[in-house]
Amino acid sequence: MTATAEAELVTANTADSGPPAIVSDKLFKTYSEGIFSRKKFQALKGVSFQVNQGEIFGLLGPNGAGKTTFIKVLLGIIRKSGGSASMMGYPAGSKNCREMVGYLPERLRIPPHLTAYNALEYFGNLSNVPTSVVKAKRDEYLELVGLKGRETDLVKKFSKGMVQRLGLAQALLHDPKMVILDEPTDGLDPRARAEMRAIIKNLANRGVTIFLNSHLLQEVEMICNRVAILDKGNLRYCGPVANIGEFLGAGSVGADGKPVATIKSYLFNLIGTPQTLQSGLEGCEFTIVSNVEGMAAVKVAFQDQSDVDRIVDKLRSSGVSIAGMELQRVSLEDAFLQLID
Ligand SMILES: Nc1ncnc2c1ncn2[C@@H]1O[C@H](COP(=O)(O)OP(=O)(O)OP(=O)(O)O)[C@@H](O)[C@H]1O
Repeated sequence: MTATAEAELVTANTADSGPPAIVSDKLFKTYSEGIFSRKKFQALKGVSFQVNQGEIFGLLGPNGAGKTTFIKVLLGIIRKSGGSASMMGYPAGSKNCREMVGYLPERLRIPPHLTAYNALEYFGNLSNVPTSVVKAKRDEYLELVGLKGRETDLVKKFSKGMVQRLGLAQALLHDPKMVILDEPTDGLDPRARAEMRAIIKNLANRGVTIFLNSHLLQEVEMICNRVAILDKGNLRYCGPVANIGEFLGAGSVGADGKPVATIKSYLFNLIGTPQTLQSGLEGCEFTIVSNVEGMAAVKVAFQDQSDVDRIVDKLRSSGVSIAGMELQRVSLEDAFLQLID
């Protein structure tokens, strides 16, 4: 874990909102495979971070990073190999803990011949929620997920987005304090994704902690307060989305000891001929965004202020006019690509 990620664990606020929603402390998971389980694979390598109640928290990582493994350990579907994990103050996987948490798995299959009402009863029964409770809660949650008026329609008539929202309603039947959503917007069109985002925000406004596992970085950037980035079982970052640029700029060292490069950039609006521009930008790491009739928009990477001064001097001495320059915020996607191997 990086120094910043560690600091995050210590400083996370837990004082006024009860126990943290999730605490993962040096969590390890080793899978055993092959004859006599001799082949070992470490999917989680001492992952430590904390999620506070009331947050919309995103878990990110490339394929094989260990995200699903992490969620399975939390839910008690598989056993950890070391360290500890808890949710809402209870050991991960315990009965108390499961009662506090709702789960929407990736691509939940809902029998198509059921109505929305029947589907909620079906899933309620599977997770020991009494039918009387399902009946008392179903209208409230169908309304929350935008399915009011579709209660007795067959699931086979639902769009993918509606099925996903019904899946979310089933995760809420027992009034959980936190929901774990595994790729909730995967495969949905932009409109359905926006609807799902609005529902998630609404749920968070009602005080439900949201733990979101998603590949869609822009989605995560739009709704999450904080994120954790996993890569090959290591935590590479934990903190606010907005601070990730600062983190990268601080000359941070990744979990493997490798320095994490700075990726700050300025967007320059430059006036010049192809020759002056070429000479002015020589030696810089840059991307031409547009170049129309002598006016070029160019994104130029820099490490520190002395770099910026040097770039400006070089442009000016090459005869290029600087019509404007704007500091670019590091997108979560840029940061993500820098942080993973
Ligand atoms: N039952 C298992 N036995 C052995 N190895 C496993 C098992 N389950 C997962 N793994 C391995 O553990 C690593 C982490 O897998 P995991 O499914 O947790 O990653 P992920 O971040 O959820 O990936 P994705 O985004 O592709 O779903 C992968 O290399 C995977 O092959």
